Amino acid sequence: MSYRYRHNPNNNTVLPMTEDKFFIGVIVGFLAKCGADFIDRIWTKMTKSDRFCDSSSDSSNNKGCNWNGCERSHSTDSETSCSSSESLSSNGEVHGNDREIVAIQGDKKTPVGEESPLNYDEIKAIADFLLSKTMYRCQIGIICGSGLSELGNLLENRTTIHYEDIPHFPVSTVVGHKGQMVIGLLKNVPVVCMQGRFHPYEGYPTWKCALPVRVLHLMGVKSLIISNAAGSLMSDHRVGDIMIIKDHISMPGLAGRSPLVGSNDNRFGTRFPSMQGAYNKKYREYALKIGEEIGLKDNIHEGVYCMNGGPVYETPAECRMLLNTLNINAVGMSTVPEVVVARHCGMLVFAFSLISNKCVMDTDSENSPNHAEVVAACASRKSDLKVFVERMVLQIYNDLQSLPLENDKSYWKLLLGK
Ligand SMILES: O=P(O)(O)O[C@@H]1C[C@H](O)[C@@H](CO)O1
Ligand code: HPA
Repeated sequence: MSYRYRHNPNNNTVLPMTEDKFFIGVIVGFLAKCGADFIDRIWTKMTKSDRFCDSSSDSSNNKGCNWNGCERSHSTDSETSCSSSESLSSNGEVHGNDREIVAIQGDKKTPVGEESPLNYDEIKAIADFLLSKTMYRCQIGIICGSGLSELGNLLENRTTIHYEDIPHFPVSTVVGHKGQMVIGLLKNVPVVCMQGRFHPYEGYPTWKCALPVRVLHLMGVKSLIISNAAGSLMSDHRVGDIMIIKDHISMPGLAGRSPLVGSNDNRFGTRFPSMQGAYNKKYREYALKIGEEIGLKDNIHEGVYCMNGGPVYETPAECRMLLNTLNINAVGMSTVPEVVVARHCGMLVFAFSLISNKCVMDTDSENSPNHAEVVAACASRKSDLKVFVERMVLQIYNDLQSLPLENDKSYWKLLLGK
């Protein structure tokens, strides 16, 4: 008689088994596994609509909330479903964040593309989680690009939340981007400050680059200040200048990579938002005036920003095209997805570029842009930027206090200037 061996997990021993018993065991095991998979499938289907995080559950400490929510459509011959590589820690919080979309055919799961955007309830739950960490209710949000990240350290009575501790949040991977959210007082005004942003070239879809903006919106932020570092195409602009963004050209957006691609939730905004007046005119006027008042008259001007998907800096030929054909004034690798999402949900936007380098127009030039130069240029301007942003915050805050209640029609008139 031949024997197989079976592991006994109770006492960690190995027991001999006759061959026929072994095969019966294998068949029973196989059938049990099929049955479990079947029940699991049925259960998943039945509970699909419940898999969104219920923000009314105890989202303040993020317990009792299923972060594994996802919304998927079903195609005819294969099923698209949501799987999660998130891990649940012992206190019920989820760390890690990538959710893939997989096609299921039989037992085979094949990744078919990018994860889908988080839905309203999931983002609301993130906002509630963050609100539970602070007593401040901020109407002003600041996204610190390269050069502005020190600003967060100046907030008084601040709470710092690292991105990796925020469910579903991406993490910053770029030098000069700290990767934390700071909430506190800037000149006695409650502000929430993103010390570090996300860029498409880090591998994030544009909706994810702009995810923080929707979170800020659901935290109650009404006005957003956004900064970035950018290369200037203008011969009369200098490194260290501030360019107030008055309009943009989005290379990723024109190529179909808008952060709003996907199903639209009207609670955020309309399906086809206009970007007319995206960069608030009043805020731009304030900025020019404040620039003058703090002695930056010759270093501050308005211009059009172009978003390059990066991470490759533009070639001299591309720089010439951006300037001569598209009339761009400065080029960078961020900001636009944030602006688009902010405007979609009705936030007021003020954005500016710190000119960190001059774009190289000559194909045979010895010069070439590099990130070290960008970081150094930003660092050299940080004290001016601090004063500039503090003044903008005070001005914007005053304006917000004079706005009537949100449900008043004149609020929207004031907001849109119409
Ligand atoms: O996050 P921002 O736009 O300030 O960063 C700029 C653009 C690239 O990320 C990087 C290039 O040096 O700096
Ligand atoms: N090009 C694109 N992005 C940038 C640049 C640039 O010259 N400088 C800083 N970010």
